Amino acid sequence: MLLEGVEKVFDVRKKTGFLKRERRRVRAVDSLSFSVARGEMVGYIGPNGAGKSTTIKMLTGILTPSGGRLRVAGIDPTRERMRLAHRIGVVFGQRTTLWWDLPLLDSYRLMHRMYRIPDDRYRVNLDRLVELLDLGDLLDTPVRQLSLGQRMRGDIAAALLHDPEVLYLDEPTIGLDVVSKTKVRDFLRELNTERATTVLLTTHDLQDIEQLCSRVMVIDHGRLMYDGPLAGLHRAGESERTLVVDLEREMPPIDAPAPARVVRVEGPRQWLAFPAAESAAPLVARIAAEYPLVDLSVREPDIEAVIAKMYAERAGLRDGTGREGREGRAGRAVSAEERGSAAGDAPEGRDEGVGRVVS
Ligand SMILES: Nc1ncnc2c1ncn2[C@@H]1O[C@H](COP(=O)(O)OP(=O)(O)OP(=O)(O)O)[C@@H](O)[C@H]1O
Repeated sequence: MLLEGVEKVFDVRKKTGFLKRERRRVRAVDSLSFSVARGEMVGYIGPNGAGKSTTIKMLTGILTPSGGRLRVAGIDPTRERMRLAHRIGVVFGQRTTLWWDLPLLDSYRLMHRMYRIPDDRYRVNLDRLVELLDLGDLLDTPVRQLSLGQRMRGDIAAALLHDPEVLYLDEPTIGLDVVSKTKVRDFLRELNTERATTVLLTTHDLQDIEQLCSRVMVIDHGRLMYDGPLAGLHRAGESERTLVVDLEREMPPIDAPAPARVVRVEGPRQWLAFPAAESAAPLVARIAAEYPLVDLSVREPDIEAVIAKMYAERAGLRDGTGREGREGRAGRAVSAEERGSAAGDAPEGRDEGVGRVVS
């Protein structure tokens, strides 16, 4: 998958008076360049309205870019949308591609025909997907009677029946309970290992990224803001996770080793913030050894908070408040000219938890 300086501009007409219309140009995607290698599983995240769906729609051929160059599996999505459809799979968490009133198996039969999947291939794929996604007991159930988690697993199987090389997943775990989320994540890991399917994953759940993706790209205002490992993003945004600790009884704030610190106390429950890029294990071990611990859980920072902190950090740099620069902590800052060029190279030092903050 390769994008070079891709742009998408929408012309929007807005009613501003009784007969007045104002024309406005929305730059949904702006000089976007990146590449994803075969078999990579990459998180694609950003706040609402950042340009994620527009990117995915261009990558599937639904939308035509206003500028730049785009290739998926060597195919230009705009020119050869139908050919591309046989090489990609798409899952939208909030919409289904299945036939609402038909049993699940009937949807698969229809896809068998629509994609002209050879019979033997269809049977092998269906058996394997039914096994991995635990769909055996659901095949005769009409889609409208499935729970959200079951429907999502059904949709994922539908997207993979024709053996696509590339899979786009848009919020695949949204609204799912913990057990369903685990099933979906386990399956995606298995798929990636077994078939080397390239996965571009859009999500608001940082745990999806943490558990599945060695690389994450952050987009905002249509521009690539960060490309690298999740740990590097946490460092760039100085983001923090929260350890929620239940003690046997009400106690004074836990004496935690800096930079971890207690941020809230309510009866026997205490909340400790600690750097998201660090493991919780030493902190947990220390609390377990020194305090009467009953229960604990770790809460991830949300994406908006991580990105907001990254901006605050940048603003600090620009207004000369003298805080330590991004470059020192999060890797290489990349110039605007560089962003406009193909980002085909892997970000330097990705494996060491160092990413690329794009300026
Ligand atoms: N068809 C359209 N016509 C006009 N503007 C659009 C259209 N589609 C998207 N936009 C605008 O382009 C920008 C990017 O939207 P996009 O849907 O790609 O964001 P997103 O990152 O997917 O957001 P979300 O997380 O809310 O789905 C937004 O300002 C949006 O209002």
